[in-house]
Amino acid sequence: MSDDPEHPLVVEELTKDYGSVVANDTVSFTVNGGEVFGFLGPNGAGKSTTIRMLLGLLKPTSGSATVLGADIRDEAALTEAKRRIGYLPAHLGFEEGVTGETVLDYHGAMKGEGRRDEMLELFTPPIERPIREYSTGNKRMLGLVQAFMHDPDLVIMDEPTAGLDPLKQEAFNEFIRDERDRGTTVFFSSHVLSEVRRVCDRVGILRAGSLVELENVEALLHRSGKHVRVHASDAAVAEITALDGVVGPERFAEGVQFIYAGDVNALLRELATHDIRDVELGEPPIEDVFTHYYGSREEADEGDRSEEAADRTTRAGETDV
Ligand SMILES: Nc1ncnc2c1ncn2[C@@H]1O[C@H](COP(=O)(O)OP(=O)(O)OP(=O)(O)O)[C@@H](O)[C@H]1O
Repeated sequence: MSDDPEHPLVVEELTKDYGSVVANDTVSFTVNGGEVFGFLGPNGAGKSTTIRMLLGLLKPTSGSATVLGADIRDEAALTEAKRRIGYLPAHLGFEEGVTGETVLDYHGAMKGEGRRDEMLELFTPPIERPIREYSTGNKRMLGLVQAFMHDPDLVIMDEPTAGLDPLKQEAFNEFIRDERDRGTTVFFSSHVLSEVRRVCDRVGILRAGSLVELENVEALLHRSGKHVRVHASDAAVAEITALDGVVGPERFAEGVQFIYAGDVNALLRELATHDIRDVELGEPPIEDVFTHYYGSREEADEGDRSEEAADRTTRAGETDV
């Protein structure tokens, strides 16, 4: 397939099993040109597996994908396409003994470094120091500079803000919005919906290896109900929480809070029949939106345990693209 600027990333029924674990199960989606796409899922959902297949670091069991028109199973085409791709892996395997500057020189010589100074002003790793002295955040910033400095058309990042402090996270968000304005296509994974919400045009949600949702973030939040906090008597609380659409009520000293997934008019009518001391209506906490798609917290914890196992396996060569 030739390069189609309208669809820089096309994933078709991508499947990967590691023996007993099906890490990706017929995952399909398309990222449009100039779009910022968030790939969400809890630990162990299979996000890194998809990303590593897209970069040719893992072979799919079945299915395929194209990045900038290159079939990921075609090594030569993929190598050529990677010159115009930026990649930030989750596990930054920089060589410990060299300085950040050397890392950037090496990647610059291979792929270009037209935006190196601009990137170093925004993200500020101590490039004169050896990598072994870097904090996690410093490594992440060096990785961001490296991923963008050759001015790629498509950028693929695995948990790009992990380890960044809140100020740098905000700088990242602003930077990604500017990149979209410049026409760069950005695809990144995260398990933090609030972060993705601020910058992404669309999200795909992965759960246990399958894509369970693909839509725009506002629609996702809209469908996830409202967070309601009511100050009222015990008797009123009992009646209010019996309403259809009340999910996960939690008592506090003066009332109750819950997620309301029903018709807002029905809630307002019910509230009007009681002596309410105070009421707050707002967006649901991100975690609740997620729980809706991921199921119980126990299941999410299960994912964590699988991830620990995955971490013990070798991921050599990931930064070397
Ligand atoms: N090399 C491997 N061998 C066996 N199982 C693996 C391997 N790599 C990953 N897995 C398993 O595949 C599943 C998906 O893992 P993956 O790392 O892709 O998830 P993830 O969504 O990126 O998680 P996280 O957000 O924690 O990085 C997990 O159950 C994991 O344990």
